[in-house]
Amino acid sequence: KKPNEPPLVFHWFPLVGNTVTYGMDPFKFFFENQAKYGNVFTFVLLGRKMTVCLDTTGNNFILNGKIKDVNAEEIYNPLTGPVFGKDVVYDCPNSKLMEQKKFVKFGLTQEALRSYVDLITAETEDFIKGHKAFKGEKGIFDIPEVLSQLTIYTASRALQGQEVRNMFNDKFAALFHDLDMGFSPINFQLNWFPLPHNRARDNARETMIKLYSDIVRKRRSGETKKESPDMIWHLMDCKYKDGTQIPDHEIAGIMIALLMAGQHSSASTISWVLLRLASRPELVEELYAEQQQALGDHLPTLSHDDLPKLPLHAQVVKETLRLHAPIHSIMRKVKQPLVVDGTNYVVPAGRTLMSSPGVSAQMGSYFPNPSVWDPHRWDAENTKFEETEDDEKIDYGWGVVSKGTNSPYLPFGAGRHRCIGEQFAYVQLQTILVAFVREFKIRNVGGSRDIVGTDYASLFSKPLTPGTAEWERRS
Ligand code: HEM
Ligand SMILES: N#Cc1ccc(COc2ccc(/C=C/c3ccc(C(F)(F)[C@](O)(Cn4cnnn4)c4ccc(F)cc4F)nc3)cc2)cc1
Repeated sequence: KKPNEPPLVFHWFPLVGNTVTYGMDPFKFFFENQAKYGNVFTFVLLGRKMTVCLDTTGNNFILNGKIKDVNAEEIYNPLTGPVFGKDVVYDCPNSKLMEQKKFVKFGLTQEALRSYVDLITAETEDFIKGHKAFKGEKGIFDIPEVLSQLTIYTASRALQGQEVRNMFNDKFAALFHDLDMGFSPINFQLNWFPLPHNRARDNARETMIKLYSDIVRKRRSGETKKESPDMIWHLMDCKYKDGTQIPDHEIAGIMIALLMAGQHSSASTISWVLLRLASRPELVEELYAEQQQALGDHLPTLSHDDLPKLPLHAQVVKETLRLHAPIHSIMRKVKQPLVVDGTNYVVPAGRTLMSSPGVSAQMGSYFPNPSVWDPHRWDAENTKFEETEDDEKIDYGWGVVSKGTNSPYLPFGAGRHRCIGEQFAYVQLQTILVAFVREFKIRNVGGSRDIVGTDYASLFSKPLTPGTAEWERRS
């Protein structure tokens, strides 16, 4: 007798299965099936059975799963390996990834983050001064297009360093684009297929690995002097547990991984922040007032120490991530038969588990009026879901993290594979937001309170383009 399997979502065709319904709108698909089957059900994605486990129990079951039961690299490496390169992230044993995460996390020191606020502010102000979309006193701009350019300039100047930032003024942008073509969901399955976009990806990766290795060589030889603390300098000083230095190609691969992670997640999030603010122009003025109250009417140049004085700016980012998490589906491969927490369902080895923390973040039982974008819902008096000291904590070798066991709000994941870019992301997003709020009033054309739809077709969910809004320079 077949062990007790979770219910299978109805579908007409065996291979296509539920791919299109899921792919068009994963959250609509998850909520509809949660209503029909409960928090645990199986659907077919491109011929592969995916067992979804929703709500806090499901999040905890998958994200805090034991390494003997669930595996990330087997699912992700076909996609990320050809993009990031050999021996890094998912192209190595998990124990090596844990060390690589430690290196990166320990490179994001308070001193580094402090210098990043200055560098990101300078880049943003230069960008606004020079960009064709911001000529004159008022105008219209395409938020996703403009902000994805700004994101890559600010992230490369800060985290990647001056040489990488300068390369973005010419050939590097084309290389990034070719590499990015390989960063698409179709490559979960057909990553090896010699499609034109995969050949361009491979060329771009090899060229970028060489460029990063050149930067490292010139720095090791002393030809390039240390100006500001970027991640490449830090990785050059790191050693694995076995005492070996990080090889140049692995430094390159880690930096490419950070570039891809940071770009897609931050560009999507800052675009959603401005698109949501354009639909609520009164909030833009509230943010401006917060800056004046906290920093003084003359608005001195922002410093890292100012960020904690701007809670509403942080809540705008936090609430945006609740409704617009760039990663809508997290996947793991089941390594041995597993009973699903809270049920008597058994999933067999080889099955793919899918977690979507964004679902619990949009459930009315945790967040009243869940589909309303309201940063004030996080005001100090009614914050129930902070990761508090009573949360279970654990250290996988790259720092203590809360297991987020009962939290319905996990935009950065949880457990062994939890994000290590959260602090950098918040510094980058808040610093860009501060600069935009100072410079412009922002609102939707014609004052509409609408918001564009979501593009779920690529690896990271992001706003559909064009997403235009009006800007008006503050006098
Ligand atoms: C708004 C910004 C971001 C969001 C929402 C986000 C979200 C996530 C999520 C959900 C995971 C867990 C993935 C999984 O469990 O399979 C994750 C992991 C990770 N993220 Fe981020 N991320 C963001 C920014 C960044 C940035 C800026 C970096 C690098 C500087 C970064 C680097 C990483 C790394 C290295 C992991 C670990 C993957 C693993 O251990 O398997 N992320 N992120
Ligand atoms: N018809 C149709 C049809 C069908 C289906 C679909 C869509 O279906 C799906 C299904 C699953 C997914 C999964 C997203 C996913 C997972 C892992 C990663 C990652 F690994 F890459 C990342 O976590 C990314 N990251 C982390 N922090 N910031 N970024 C990362 C980790 C470490 C690292 F160093 C660098 C990294 F950048 N990225 C993304 C996306 C889409 C569309 C159309």
